[in-house]
Amino acid sequence: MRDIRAIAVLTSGGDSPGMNPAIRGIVRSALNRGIQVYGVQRGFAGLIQNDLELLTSASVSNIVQRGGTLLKSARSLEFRQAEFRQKAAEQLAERGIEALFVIGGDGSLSGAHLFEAETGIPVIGLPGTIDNDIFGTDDTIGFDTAVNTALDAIDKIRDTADSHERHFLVEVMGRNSGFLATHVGIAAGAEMIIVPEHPVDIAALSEQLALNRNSGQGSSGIIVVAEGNEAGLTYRLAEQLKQHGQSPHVCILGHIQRGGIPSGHDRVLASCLGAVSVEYLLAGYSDILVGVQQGEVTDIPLDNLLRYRKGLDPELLRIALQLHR
Ligand SMILES: Nc1ncnc2c1ncn2[C@@H]1O[C@H](COP(=O)(O)OP(=O)(O)OP(=O)(O)O)[C@@H](O)[C@H]1O
Ligand SMILES: O=P(O)(O)OC[C@H]1O[C@](O)(CO)[C@@H](O)[C@@H]1O
Ligand SMILES: [Mg+2]
Repeated sequence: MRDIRAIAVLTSGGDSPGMNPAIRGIVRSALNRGIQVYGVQRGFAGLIQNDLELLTSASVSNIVQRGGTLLKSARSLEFRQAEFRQKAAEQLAERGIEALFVIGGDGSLSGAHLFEAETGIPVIGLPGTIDNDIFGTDDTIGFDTAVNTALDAIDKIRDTADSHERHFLVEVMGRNSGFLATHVGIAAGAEMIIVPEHPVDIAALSEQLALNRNSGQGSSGIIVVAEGNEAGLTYRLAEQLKQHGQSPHVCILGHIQRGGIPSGHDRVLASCLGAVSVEYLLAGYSDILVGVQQGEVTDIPLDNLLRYRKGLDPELLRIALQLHR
């Protein structure tokens, strides 16, 4: 067993519902073992600015049900530079902090890996992102809530789409991966799902919409579009469809997908990963992501994130395609 007296925890990248129960899981699991816990404000930015404070059990009371993150989150350009990572490490050492817990997405966890590689300070990562795009874990904290938030909105859009016999392009988040779009699309019964992993054939899409209108299945429809890496992609798609005689409406769900009360699933996931991640550290592990594979909590080397990209499940896409009509 490793002897650890103090750790620090931060949240980084886009916030995700469930980051709070994850913080709580780490804090309570560590305090119960006599380990001090420092909370870092605003992710890596606060780490560089030395903006840390000791957390108590009471600091994490009444947060298990709250969206967002108690510790605030940020994207830090400075942390991409080795000199600032070194500065952050020296500040941690001055406080006697012996390990860093990072709750964030693929970018944050890549940064965490570099931090340990360069400074020798042990790092444990937890998957906190609505995107579910982290290689090595089937699930991420916040994904389930985001899927349900998007569904809540789409179910409402469908009412008006149906009343006015319209097609809607509904843009969901997910950066350049289509996990959120695929899950939302299947659960919303979308007529089509457009993901960055597969190029869109505008002519075929337009034909499909026309077919929908004439098939007697109803003249409305929902097409779920993953935002991709380009701003305004969905509006451009709508313009292209107009040139093919279609007139879809666009609805961008945006940041409502990142907010809100974490689902029961995300609270359990976050609490378990938070608690167990401390046990991994004490057992001698570091430079790992504590994630989930086939329903089991497991550890994955963080350097995998730099080498591999998580792919969409082709089986899920195949099923989604079958259910379009
Ligand atoms: N290659 C890297 N080297 C060092 N730091 C990095 C690297 N990639 C990302 N980071 C740090 O992590 C922060 C968050 O990364 P990013 O913006 O990719 O979000 P994320 O953690 O993937 O979360 P999400 O995609 O859910 O919003 C960056 O602002 C930067 O400080
Ligand atoms: O709020 P920001 O910083 O614009 O980030 C938006 C991005 O963050 C994510 O929501 C993930 O947190 C992506 O899906 C999205 O592209
Ligand atoms: Mg990311």
